[in-house]
Amino acid sequence: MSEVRQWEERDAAQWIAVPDERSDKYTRGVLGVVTGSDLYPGAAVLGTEAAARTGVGMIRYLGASRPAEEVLRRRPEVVTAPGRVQAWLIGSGMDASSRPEDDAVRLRHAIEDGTPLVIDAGALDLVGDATGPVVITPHYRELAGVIARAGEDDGQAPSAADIADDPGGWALRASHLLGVTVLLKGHTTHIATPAGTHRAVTAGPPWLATAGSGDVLGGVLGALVATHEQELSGTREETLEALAALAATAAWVHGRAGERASAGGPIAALDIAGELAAVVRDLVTAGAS
Ligand SMILES: NC(=O)C1=CN([C@@H]2O[C@H](COP(=O)(O)OP(=O)(O)OC[C@H]3O[C@@H](n4cnc5c(N)ncnc54)[C@H](O)[C@@H]3O)[C@@H](O)[C@H]2O)[C@@H](O)CC1
Ligand SMILES: Nc1ncnc2c1ncn2[C@@H]1O[C@H](COP(=O)(O)OP(=O)(O)O)[C@@H](O)[C@H]1O
Repeated sequence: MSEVRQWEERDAAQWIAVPDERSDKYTRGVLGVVTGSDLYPGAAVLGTEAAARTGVGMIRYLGASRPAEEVLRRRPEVVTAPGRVQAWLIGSGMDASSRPEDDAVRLRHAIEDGTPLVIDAGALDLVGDATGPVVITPHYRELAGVIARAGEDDGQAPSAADIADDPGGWALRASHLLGVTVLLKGHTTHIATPAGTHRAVTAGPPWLATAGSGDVLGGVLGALVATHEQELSGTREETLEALAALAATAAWVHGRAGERASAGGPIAALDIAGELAAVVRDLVTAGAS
């Protein structure tokens, strides 16, 4: 049984990259994003908004044209021209069972370029094809699907209910099975690595259980991964460990932003994104003192 490390504010404060006088948008890090679809254009807006509010040098949105229009309407800072990126966020607001050929090509480009990947929702079926280091961000139903596709050792894939009964254990098993870092969402979010490390984050209120909340989390994590190129350039094990620290930090930041957005009442997902910059600012201030 591996030991669970509770991820707290002081831990998260170590994983925020603060720009200095020599920084430019490229040295800070560029996040490539392939999310959203005609069916779910809003997920692309939520993820890019969250990444921009978390802090990143540039966002390249390289998904389909309908969500691209919505993203640009909301965030004209986003660039839709292709180019180099330091990390990818893929899959939020996509449906693997009805994937258009254009999206298949876009996703293949992302998973084959060797840079770190955050894989969410409708790209989780591609986890085995990724060439770079990966962190996946499933909820319970999605993790059940991922494990079933990967083929559990004894052929007995868990149901979502099984995973809900032992989320930490299943995050660890899935991480070992797939060779990727796993962030399993829930009231407590569990982050596991193939080496058997286990972090847990309990930071946000149950009001976070609202449509689009996970799409915001994807954007936070994408921004954090894109801005830590150096920390993600070690051995495979070191890189998956750094991805786990970044994933735990994303869950903590998302939870705290949810707490602020809620103030005891209901939350709309875009409101979580609206609180992110203040949460990051407070973390940076706390880390500096
Ligand atoms: N604004 C947006 O664009 C949003 C996009 N989203 C995207 O939507 C896609 C699907 O995500 P899901 O997590 O919903 O997919 P899942 O495939 O995990 O969930 C669908 C399951 O929920 C069940 N279900 C549907 N409606 C239900 C109801 N009223 N009561 C009980 N069970 C019900 C279905 O039978 C199915 O088993 C993802 O790509 C995700 O990123 C979501 O994040 C929501 C917000
Ligand atoms: N009961 C809860 N308490 C606190 N946080 C929750 C709770 N339920 C869900 N969350 C958080 O809300 C988000 C929901 O993500 P997800 O299920 O992917 O939703 P969506 O697909 O609609 O964006 C996750 O970050 C998860 O950790």
